[in-house]
Amino acid sequence: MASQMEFDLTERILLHLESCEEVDTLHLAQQFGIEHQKIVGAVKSIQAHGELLKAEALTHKSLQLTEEGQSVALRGSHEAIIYAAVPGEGGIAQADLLASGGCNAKLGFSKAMSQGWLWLDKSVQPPLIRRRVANIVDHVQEQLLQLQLQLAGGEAQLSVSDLTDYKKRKLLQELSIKSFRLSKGPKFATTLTKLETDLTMDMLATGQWQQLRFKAYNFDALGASPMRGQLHPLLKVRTEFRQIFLEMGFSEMATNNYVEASFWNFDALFQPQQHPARDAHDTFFIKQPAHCFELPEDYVRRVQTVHSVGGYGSLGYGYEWQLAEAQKNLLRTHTTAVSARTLFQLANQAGGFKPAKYFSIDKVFRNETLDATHLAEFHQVEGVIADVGLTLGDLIGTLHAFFCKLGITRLEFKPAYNPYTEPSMEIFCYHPGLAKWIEVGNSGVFRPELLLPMGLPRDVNVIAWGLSLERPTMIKYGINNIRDLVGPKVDLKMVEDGPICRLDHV
Ligand SMILES: N[C@@H](Cc1ccccc1)C(=O)O
Repeated sequence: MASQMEFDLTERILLHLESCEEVDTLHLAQQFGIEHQKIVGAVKSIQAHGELLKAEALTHKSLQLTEEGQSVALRGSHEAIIYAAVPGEGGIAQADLLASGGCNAKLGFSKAMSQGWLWLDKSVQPPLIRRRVANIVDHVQEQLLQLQLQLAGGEAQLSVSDLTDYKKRKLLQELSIKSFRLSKGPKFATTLTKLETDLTMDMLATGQWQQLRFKAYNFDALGASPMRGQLHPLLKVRTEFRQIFLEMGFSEMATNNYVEASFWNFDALFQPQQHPARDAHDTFFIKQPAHCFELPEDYVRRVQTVHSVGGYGSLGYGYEWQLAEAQKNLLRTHTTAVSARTLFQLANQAGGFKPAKYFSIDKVFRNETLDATHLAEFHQVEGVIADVGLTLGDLIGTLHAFFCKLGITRLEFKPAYNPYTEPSMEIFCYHPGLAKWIEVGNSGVFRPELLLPMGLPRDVNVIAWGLSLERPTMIKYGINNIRDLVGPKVDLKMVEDGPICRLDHV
């Protein structure tokens, strides 16, 4: 139906052109009583058939009164309205006058003053505004009224200085309209033969293709977007973090076991067995298999000793450490469990300890109450450096270098507490987009109670930090509710339309 109408319109245009030399598409629109845009569309489809017509682009400039201009033409200029508000005899206080004159009162007042229509009488208290002249001629209104009539008739006469003045006062606006001047082309005809879009076997076999006319290729067509997979924002930000770590010479830790023994998640990290984080309220314990029996025996014994009676210069916690508690399987609550495993390997590898830099980015699980910013499973980004004689200064310097690569240059640190690090620092950064300081991570220097039982040399220090992956992703992508980022309510369109990279400081 629609294409039939379109076809009729193309033929109407060609028929019209047969009887005249040239025609402007705006006139055609007026004459046919059809939207100009539709005429232009029909002209384009005629052009697809070859050189039936010539179309020359034109730009028409036309003037129009703005809404304010129309109101001035109807009710008078702002200055005339103000003048009328001043009583013929006596006067009015300036504040009362301005209050009576609506939103343009101030402008009207200053114009009326500069025209010399009003004056300020300071000989009385309070000073009064009085009329200086007995009557006025509102040229602005007259001119706009006249202009309105002229525009309705087609042409307007206005001096250049009045034109710029009215445009500046936003009483007049200039519109520019694009149209086409049509004339007959070298292959002019009044009917359109339907162009073929496909070359078929039949056409070739019968030789019919030689008579047929084919539609030209449109190399500007955007084409249908192909079905394809999309990277989720979390994956893109993860790639960014991984790239930064790799640039800084870190190697990736093996994070492929979500299920860990409590031993690696807590005990190895000098976290006492009564610690509230080890409660089922905070941690998901595994029912089947409930326990892990493959723990390095000697090391387990050293951990037991340091927890219960101390050692390596520490008093320990002084409680009765239970192997059964350490054997409980759980979903790891932080990737520091992976760091513990990796550091133990580093201490006991063939050839002995060598300085190392590790990172990981993977899932962790906590028995959280779900809300707009908390999920029960999320990702942690973790960095660890083990070397001889590292200090807190090294940690601060490394964090600066790390965050600088993310585009974050202002960092502040707040003393904090972790069972496994001393000192510990929360990391805050200034976010120029949000214009505030936000907490981005946690960090510290691993305690000797953790490192020495592993078998690391006494002079080796380990600095480490951890952050969530979801938080920076939400900030980067302007997402306020974590459920819009992860889970069944995620809008796939958000994933599909998400930019490949994003400038943060806008
Ligand atoms: N494991 C800590 C982060 C951290 C890592 C390394 C050192 C200090 C802190 C957390 O879950 O928040």
